[in-house]
Amino acid sequence: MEKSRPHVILSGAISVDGKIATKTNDSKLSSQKDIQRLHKLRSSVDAILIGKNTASRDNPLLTVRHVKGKNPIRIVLDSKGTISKTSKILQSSNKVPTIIAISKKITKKNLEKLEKFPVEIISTGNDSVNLKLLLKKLSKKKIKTILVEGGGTVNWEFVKHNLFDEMILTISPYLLGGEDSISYLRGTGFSRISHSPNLRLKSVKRLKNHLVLHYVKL
Ligand SMILES: NC(=O)C1=CN([C@@H]2O[C@H](COP(=O)(O)OP(=O)(O)OC[C@H]3O[C@@H](n4cnc5c(N)ncnc54)[C@H](OP(=O)(O)O)[C@@H]3O)[C@@H](O)[C@H]2O)C=CC1
Ligand SMILES: Nc1nc(O)c(N)c(N[C@@H]2O[C@H](COP(=O)(O)O)[C@@H](O)[C@H]2O)n1
Repeated sequence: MEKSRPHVILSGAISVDGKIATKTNDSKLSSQKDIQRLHKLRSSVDAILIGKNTASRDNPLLTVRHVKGKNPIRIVLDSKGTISKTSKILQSSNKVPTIIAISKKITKKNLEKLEKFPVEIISTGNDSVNLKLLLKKLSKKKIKTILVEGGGTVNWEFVKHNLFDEMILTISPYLLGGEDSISYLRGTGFSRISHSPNLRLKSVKRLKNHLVLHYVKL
């Protein structure tokens, strides 16, 4: 029987105080060794998923470059289709398979912009992208594993809706502080510790001063 959703792995790098970026959007926390580990992980999954703020602030490529391996499909959650036409993701969409997940909120102009690129457009939800429905549709497309690479809003939605199976988190040796820096999980947060998913620590890998924690959700 087909699984109703793909296997979801949350991935990211945090400072020791749990931040994924400074208020001025400095987010490069991983070391070179850790980036190599990430690229190996990328090459083992079917798709990578990010939110539209990460797409605009980081302007990432989301490819496998630091090790040999295949590029996964790239998925951007972008309800209103605001991703820039000059973004690396759209500009490289003729080389790397790309899905833009939109909702009914998209404007005609933005839809027409997206349709000029060789991307697949999947629409779910009235306001934000409906994650459960999107995952179901991705499952039907034989996408079996997804690496969620942030940012904080997207990470929270996957945790809140219990839509993940594993988490691989690098703790990098920095202290960023500040109310306006970006936390690994944004959103409203849980009101009680008992509402948190239970995690089993599967492994800890030390990369000099960086720690890679691998958790499995119980
Ligand atoms: N250190 C690290 O490992 C990483 C750091 N980062 C950093 O994170 C920051 C960005 O995080 P953040 O601002 O929280 O934004 P996100 O990248 O999480 O994007 C959030 C946006 O995605 C869109 N979206 C559409 N549907 C959904 C849905 N169902 N659930 C959640 N989001 C949805 C929404 O915009 P709309 O309504 O318009 O569709 C939403 O505002 C950047 O500074 C980046 O550098 C990012 C990744 C990794
Ligand atoms: N694991 C991890 N460590 C960091 O320090 C990071 N900043 C990120 N960011 C994620 O990787 C994307 C950049 O990918 P490319 O190098 O452009 O391929 C970025 O957008 C985040 O999703 N991850």
